[in-house]
Amino acid sequence: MCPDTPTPEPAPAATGAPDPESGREVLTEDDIARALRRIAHEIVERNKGAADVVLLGIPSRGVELARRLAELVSQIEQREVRAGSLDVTMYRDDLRAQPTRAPAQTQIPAPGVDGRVVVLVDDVLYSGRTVRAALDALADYGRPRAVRLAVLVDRGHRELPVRADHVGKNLPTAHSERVRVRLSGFDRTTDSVTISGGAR
Ligand SMILES: O=P(O)(O)OC[C@H]1O[C@H](OP(=O)(O)OP(=O)(O)O)[C@H](O)[C@@H]1O
Ligand SMILES: O=c1cc[nH]c(=O)[nH]1
Repeated sequence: MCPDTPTPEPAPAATGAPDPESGREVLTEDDIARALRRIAHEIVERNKGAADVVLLGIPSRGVELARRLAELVSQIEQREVRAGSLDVTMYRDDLRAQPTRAPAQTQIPAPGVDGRVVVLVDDVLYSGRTVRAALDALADYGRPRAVRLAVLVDRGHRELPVRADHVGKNLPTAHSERVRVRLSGFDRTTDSVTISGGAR
């Protein structure tokens, strides 16, 4: 090497390298907040208010999303709109095929679901099997006037005739990919949606 040749910089430390666990971010905290605000407005518009609306989140992260949506709808309508949770574990059609899961909590806000508009809320819609199980679970608590579905992400690949009424983001994905939703309060990190895996 000629004496004037600058010493090569050391190879950069491996910072910023994609972490295969965390995946590629497709929705930021702001995107999620905007999507939830839009869905809240859609719910109010669709129901001409929110007098009869009950939001039920499907564990796990659907519960946190339902809580946030109820807060937003309450702000828009200047009246309290309540959120609860609906566990679907024992109603799943893949109960035996999956590792054992501990049932989560079902909490139906008074005065129940009879005659009301129930908005089921989940983070990801994929095969549609969780939603099918939720419809079965809900039937044990009464007969809503209507049941609607709000999801933060619809990633496609339905296996059942299920369609969401309110979608934060339609996300075309490969079967082999995994969509992960992280929510502050639940995951103790900032809100994000990431995609990981898939064919290289
Ligand atoms: O449309 P599907 O194919 O049923 O998939 C969507 C469901 O999968 C995820 O739940 P998961 O079972 O991973 O549990 P989690 O909510 O505790 O993460 C997600 O939260 C939805 O509830
Ligand atoms: O990618 C997926 C599939 C099902 N459920 C999720 O949360 N993510």
